[in-house]
Amino acid sequence: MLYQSYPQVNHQFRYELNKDMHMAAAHFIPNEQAGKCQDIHGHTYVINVTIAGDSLDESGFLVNFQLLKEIVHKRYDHTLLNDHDEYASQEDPNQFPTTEVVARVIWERIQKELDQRLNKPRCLQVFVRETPTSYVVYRPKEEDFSE
Ligand SMILES: Nc1nc2c(c(=O)[nH]1)N=C([C@H](O)[C@H](O)COP(=O)(O)OP(=O)(O)OP(=O)(O)O)CN2
Ligand SMILES: [Zn+2]
Repeated sequence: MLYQSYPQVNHQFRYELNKDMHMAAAHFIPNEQAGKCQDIHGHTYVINVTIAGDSLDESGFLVNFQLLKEIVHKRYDHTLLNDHDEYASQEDPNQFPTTEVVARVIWERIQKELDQRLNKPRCLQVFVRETPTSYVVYRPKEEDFSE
């Protein structure tokens, strides 16, 4: 059970939901500046996503909590992140599975799914904790949204 506090996002939407998730995954960073993190090692990632919007869908949901878990946990839990196409590059640092990139990719995948919905929810923040002492917060800019 996860009861952590997270940074708050300022917004004017009527509804905001947050979904906590955790997942076990391995990764390595294919760059010599990453030091010991060039070797495969694992983390229990703690993730929180913040979704907001002004209207609900036909279920009375802003978005189903279970859908968010499917997009993140189902895809990555107990996997080697570098095996996924989105993290497979050995050259492009924007595709290395760093905490920063993991947070951005989670935002991209969630927002792509939210864009299909009539009530148009927005993912405003993705928080990814990689270790007890290290975390990243990703917040999209207005131009990152398609609508
Ligand atoms: N900006 C980033 N720096 C580092 C990342 C990252 O994703 N973004 N990742 C790593 C490693 O993957 C490592 O697993 C985590 O690093 P670190 O916080 O140094 O882990 P420690 O448990 O050793 O932290 P201590 O606070 O020193 O115990 C490295 N850097
Ligand atoms: Zn790591």
